[in-house]
Amino acid sequence: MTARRDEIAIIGAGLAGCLAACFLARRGYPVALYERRPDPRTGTAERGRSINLALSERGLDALRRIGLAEQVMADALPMRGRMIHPVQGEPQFQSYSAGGGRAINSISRGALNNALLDAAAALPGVRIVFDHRLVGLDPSDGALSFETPQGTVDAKASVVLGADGAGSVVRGQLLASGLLRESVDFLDYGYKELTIPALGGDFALEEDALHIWPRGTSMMIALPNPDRSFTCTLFWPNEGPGSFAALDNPLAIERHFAEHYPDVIPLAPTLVDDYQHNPVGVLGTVRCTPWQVSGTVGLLGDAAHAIVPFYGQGANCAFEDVVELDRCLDECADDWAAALPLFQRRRQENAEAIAQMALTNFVEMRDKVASPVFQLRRRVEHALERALPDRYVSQYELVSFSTTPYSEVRRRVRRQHRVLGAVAGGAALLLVGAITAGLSRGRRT
Ligand SMILES: Cc1cc2nc3c(=O)[nH]c(=O)nc-3n(C[C@H](O)[C@H](O)[C@H](O)COP(=O)(O)OP(=O)(O)OC[C@H]3O[C@@H](n4cnc5c(N)ncnc54)[C@H](O)[C@@H]3O)c2cc1C
Ligand SMILES: NC(=O)C1=CN([C@@H]2O[C@H](COP(=O)(O)OP(=O)(O)OC[C@H]3O[C@@H](n4cnc5c(N)ncnc54)[C@H](OP(=O)(O)O)[C@@H]3O)[C@@H](O)[C@H]2O)C=CC1
Ligand SMILES: Nc1ccccc1C(=O)C[C@H](N)C(=O)O
Repeated sequence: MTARRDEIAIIGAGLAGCLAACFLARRGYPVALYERRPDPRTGTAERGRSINLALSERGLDALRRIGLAEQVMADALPMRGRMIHPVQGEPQFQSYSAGGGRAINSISRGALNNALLDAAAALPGVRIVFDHRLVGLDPSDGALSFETPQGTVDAKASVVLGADGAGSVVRGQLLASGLLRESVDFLDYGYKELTIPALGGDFALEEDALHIWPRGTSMMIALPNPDRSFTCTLFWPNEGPGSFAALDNPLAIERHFAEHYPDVIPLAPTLVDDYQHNPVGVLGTVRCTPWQVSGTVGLLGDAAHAIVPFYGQGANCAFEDVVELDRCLDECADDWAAALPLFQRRRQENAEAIAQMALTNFVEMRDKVASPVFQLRRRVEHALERALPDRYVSQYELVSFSTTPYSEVRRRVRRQHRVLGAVAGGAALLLVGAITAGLSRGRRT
């Protein structure tokens, strides 16, 4: 099949690209979805990506709109809170919601991507072209150039959407043409995945929690999989003491885990092998502007705003982008030259807000969760949520269990903290006043 000039070309059949294809096809557009990889549904193993994802309300809201939420949730494993593993002693559960009933959902990235590919392929007007790696883009006329196993292939499109992930070539082409500015802030941390297999056919750890081993400057987490295994992810410094670079032989690896993660050793028989063979992934925040050029080339998902994974929101945010783009097309009567700038205006501050919250959540997860002061604060927060259900809602609840825009979440949480600060300050003043009065009365009598 050859490209039609009036087609919308989406680069990248990942999570955002496939969902965007579904929404645009439902609007009646012919869509070409170009993917550098072979079709993952034919059995090619995923490599270099996280195995599972935490899907929460924003992602689910998007999937509901295309009738896919139920199917995706059928294999999801709800995680109701964090299970904190200290070096010594019993793990401790911290609920995500005040009532304890709300959960984020561990789902397989591959299964989600395949479900989205199936959904896109089933819609009239969508053609999915695998083994096509974008290598060239002329933003002035939508001319595209792909590297394929058969050699270079050229194509054209009326609108080009870059949904090609954190290392976006579409973004790179706009940058090279001087049409965009970007900053990429890499963390000094990387990530590596390990496996805790099923134990006697069952989950080796509590299945309905996101497990965290907070170790101050680094951490490990584990999310459950439908085959009753857990995928663990180490978030460690790249260099220095306790870093990936420092642990380079089986003895050092075993010693390090025995000292810092002793409860994991009996549960992870392939630990050393996983550690030695699985790659260290990079982590960072991508910021760029503009997100569109002339209403004909646009960016969405990680291509526009990759964030660090610590809130479990990157894919959720990418899905929310697609819902907003669809809304902008509605409001602009499908005038792309108006819709793409509107999309950027609406989403950019939200992407920035979640980028910052994600960085802060790393410190919370790797360090604060272990502190009694933090635990008390969470209990107070949950008590406030129960006592003032319409007035006080925690940041975690708003981010994970609502579709309140991320920037509004930050404003609201800051307001709440100011009021709480004032109330706490007032209470402290009253207390000091009462004590002082009591003391001076004491002196008089
Ligand atoms: C360790 C880790 C854990 C994470 N956990 C979570 C989580 O729990 N919850 C959550 O919401 N998010 C999570 N994320 C973030 C999430 O993975 C991303 O935000 C999400 O995948 C972004 O989707 P996307 O479609 O924009 O990009 P991607 O998923 O990266 O898809 C991009 C697609 O474009 C294709 N492509 C790339 N270049 C080209 C090219 N030149 N030509 C053609 N095709 C191309 C790629 O092959 C890919 O299919 C995590 C990320 C990491 C690193
Ligand atoms: N690159 C960037 O600018 C930034 C990246 N990041 C983060 O870093 C992570 C990695 O970035 P980047 O290197 O661009 O990521 P990629 O995921 O594109 O590539 C990582 C490695 O994995 C391989 N790979 C990726 N997907 C597959 C697949 N489905 N099947 C087989 N092999 C695969 C790639 O192979 P190949 O080389 O053949 O493509 C590459 O060797 C991202 O997940 C992102 O969160 C964060 C900020 C900025
Ligand atoms: N999916 C992830 C991947 C990597 C790091 C964290 C997550 C989380 O989901 C963290 C969760 N939201 C938490 O705050 O406990």
